[in-house]
Amino acid sequence: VVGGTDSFRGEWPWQVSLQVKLSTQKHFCGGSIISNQWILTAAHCIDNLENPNIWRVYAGILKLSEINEDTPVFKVQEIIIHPQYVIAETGYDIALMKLDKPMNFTNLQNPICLPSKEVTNTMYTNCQVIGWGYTKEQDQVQDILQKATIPLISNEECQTRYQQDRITDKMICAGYREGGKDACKGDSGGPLSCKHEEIWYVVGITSWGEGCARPEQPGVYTKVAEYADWILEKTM
Ligand SMILES: COC(=O)Nc1ccc(-c2nc(CNC(=O)CCc3cc(Cl)ccc3N3C=NNN3)[nH]c2Cl)cc1
Repeated sequence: VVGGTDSFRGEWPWQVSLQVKLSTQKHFCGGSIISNQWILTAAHCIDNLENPNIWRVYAGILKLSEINEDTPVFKVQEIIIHPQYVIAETGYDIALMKLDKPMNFTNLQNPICLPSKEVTNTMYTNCQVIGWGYTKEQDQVQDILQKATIPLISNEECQTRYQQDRITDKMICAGYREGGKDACKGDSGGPLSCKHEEIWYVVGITSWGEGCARPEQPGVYTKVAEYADWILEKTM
């Protein structure tokens, strides 16, 4: 996250670090707890990494340095990628991971609500992008989970910023015209969390953008409300 600040422990209990264990293990993407056995993330996180056995899910952590051999970890039983996904820029950048066992909810790990299709985006006035990603385009993943408040922008404005791409109704954009705050490398798959009437909703999944926090280059997120039926169909 560019232009963000440190989160405090338990502030974002639905945020998870999705890690891949090959010869070494490292943070790959963010994700959101949406039930005791399902994680919501971006399909591009799984590109060429469809084998569930290489994934490790860490919940209830604030610092990546907390992770060691003794840290509780979840394995992944199943990965479901949206059938129409090709690349992030053309949409359907959404995937589900089923944990090998249901997690116990605690103050440090519990789910975020799925948005209803009814509540339109204009009602969200407090949206935060969250993640352990870079704080500038040439950087490294951060130890402490970062957060930044980012305003939603209309798809019409977003389309004017991305003439080479089609900003669809299943995408939602957020950013400042002057830039300065945005998601960045390592944040993808994580939630754009918006608070509405005291309840947090996963309104977006961090997906793509042209660079990080550049002026007039907003972040583009998967619009979760458009996939509510698909999520329920796959997870119920
Ligand atoms: C030691 O462990 C490690 O180093 N781990 C580690 C893990 C992952 C990555 C990594 N992840 C990605 C996937 N894309 C994103 O995360 C954000 C995309 C994005 C979304 C929005 Cl909304 C706005 C802007 C951008 N945007 C554009 N340009 N840059 N960002 N790329 C790379 Cl590289 C790098 C290192």
